[in-house]
Amino acid sequence: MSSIRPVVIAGPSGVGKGTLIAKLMEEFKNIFGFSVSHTTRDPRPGEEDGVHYNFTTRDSMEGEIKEGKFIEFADVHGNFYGTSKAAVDKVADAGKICILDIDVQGVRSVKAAEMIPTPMFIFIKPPSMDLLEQRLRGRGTETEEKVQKRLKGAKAELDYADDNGGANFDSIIVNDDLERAYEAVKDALKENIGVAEHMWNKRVENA
Ligand SMILES: Nc1ncnc2c1ncn2[C@@H]1O[C@H](COP(=O)(O)OP(=O)(O)OP(=O)(O)O)[C@@H](O)[C@H]1O
Ligand SMILES: Nc1nc2c(ncn2[C@@H]2O[C@H](COP(=O)(O)O)[C@@H](O)[C@H]2O)c(=O)[nH]1
Repeated sequence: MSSIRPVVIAGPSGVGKGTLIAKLMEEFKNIFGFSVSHTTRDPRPGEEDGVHYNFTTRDSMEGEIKEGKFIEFADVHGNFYGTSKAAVDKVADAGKICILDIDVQGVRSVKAAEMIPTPMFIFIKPPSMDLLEQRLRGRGTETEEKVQKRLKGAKAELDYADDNGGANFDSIIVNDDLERAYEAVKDALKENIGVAEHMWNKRVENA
């Protein structure tokens, strides 16, 4: 099992978390592994079961929650989302750094779960609410009702990031220019990446 700190990436819907994570996974294929969450929302075009999410039903997820299979779960914009223990173990067993893309309710639960090693918490902020709305609409995945729900949720997410002068997060990064924000994410993770690269090289040498 990997002893390198998992990475929790949070931020309002549409801010660009998935885009930044995809870049990390592409550049550091052997280093990072994505924790595939469960969700009760419908798949979007192009989303694959078991890759982007484990698509499930509320009944099934509630049953698995009762069985203690989840590290955290939350009702986010009217659907259930959750991180199973199995999803995190799968990445750790592959010797990779686990990346979780979760909302701030999930962040609170992960903090309360006192995971060992303690995750690194990164919050991605939009340059402005107007630009967040533009990105959310520009993605073209949500109905008007869902856009409104997600924008309303964004305020609570941003408030949590600002609480205690930002102390809930190891790093708060504004996703203005994508390449600049990506460099800032990599900089925040440079210690984790360095340790994981060293471990990966040792494994290759010993193979
Ligand atoms: N820096 C940026 N500048 C302009 N557009 C961006 C930037 N980063 C991401 N986007 C675009 O914004 C949209 C939302 O990005 P993305 O899907 O990665 O957000 P998200 O935070 O993962 O959302 P959700 O939480 O709903 O999954 C996408 O169309 C993406 O291409
Ligand atoms: N608490 C959790 N939140 C999660 C999880 N997986 C994703 N999310 C968050 O949900 C929203 C919406 O995602 P979308 O794919 O429907 O756009 C976003 O903020 C994600 O971070 C999870 O396992 N737990």
